[in-house]
Amino acid sequence: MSKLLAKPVMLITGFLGAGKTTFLNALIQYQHNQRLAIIENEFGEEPIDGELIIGADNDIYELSNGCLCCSLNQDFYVLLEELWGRRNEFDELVIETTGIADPASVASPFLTSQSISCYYQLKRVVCLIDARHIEEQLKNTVEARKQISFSDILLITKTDLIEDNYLPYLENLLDEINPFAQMLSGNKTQYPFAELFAIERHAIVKKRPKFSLAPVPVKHHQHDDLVSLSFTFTEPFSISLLQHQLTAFLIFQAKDVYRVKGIIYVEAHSRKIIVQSVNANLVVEYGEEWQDDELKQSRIVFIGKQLKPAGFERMLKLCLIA
Ligand SMILES: Nc1nc2c(ncn2[C@@H]2O[C@H](COP(=O)(O)OP(=O)(O)OP(=O)(O)O)[C@@H](O)[C@H]2O)c(=O)[nH]1
Repeated sequence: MSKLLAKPVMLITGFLGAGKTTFLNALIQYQHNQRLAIIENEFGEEPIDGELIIGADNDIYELSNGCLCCSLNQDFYVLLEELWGRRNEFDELVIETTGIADPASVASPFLTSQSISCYYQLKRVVCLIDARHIEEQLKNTVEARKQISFSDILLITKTDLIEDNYLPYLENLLDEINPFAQMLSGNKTQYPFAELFAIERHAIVKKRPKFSLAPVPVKHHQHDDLVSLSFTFTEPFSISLLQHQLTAFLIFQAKDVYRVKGIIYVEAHSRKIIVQSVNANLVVEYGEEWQDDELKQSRIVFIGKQLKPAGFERMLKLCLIA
């Protein structure tokens, strides 16, 4: 089949909390005349990110039964097949990987499987980089380095949180890890979309040394030391207690907790409350309105190293309104 008919694919990667979902929401606004099919992959069992995407016109498919890079499972292929059947309903496929995924493994089927690459063409792999936390993430994890090494575009984001003179230093640091990638920067109020869409993978791959053109093997690794704990509660939370507990908890245990995110049911509130943390910073925001026919419940996920569920459950229960 002609490549011209293949659906373009954009892969979005970046470490936990880098700003992938925020970027995706802005992308949906920017490409309002393009119909996107979105595959959301989440590490935790509780799908949360899909609900944080604003744009009911787009089709959002959640794969939350494991990180795609270690379990490129049947579901993914079935979904790709299903989407091909509905190819007239969308213009581009966007895949948001989990914050710990190795994008090389997720990209592998598009690059190495003759049948898949006939139907889908990987146009670009974009790695979101949290300007404020990336140095620490590079020191403490292997995932962040793998994501930067494989990507075609390194988009440094959250530039509103750093000093201007830190950006050139960061660009140098990233250039040493992946000298072939194109570097862009921005933040949630302004992403460089025009420049981003002008960059295509094949132009970058041409510049790379020959050996990197070899097929990328699928690596069956596990994120052994990383754990995702999910909790669901139907009782309402006291938001002030929860905020207090999470803040204290993050101050003392932030080293091992990479990410907290939750959609919280707070008594007497018509809207969902979204709590998020990246490193030790806790952010509490209003989400969408609860619908009349929707089950009001809270879902909260903690991702980190060697986390023990009992302590988390105890802490959360202290914040419920009985
Ligand atoms: N100040 C600032 N905050 C940002 C920016 N981009 C994202 N954030 C915040 O960073 C937090 C994490 O953003 P998300 O978009 O959820 O990050 P993510 O990469 O999708 O997170 P995971 O899916 O858990 O890996 C949220 O509180 C965002 O509001 C930015 O450019 N500037």
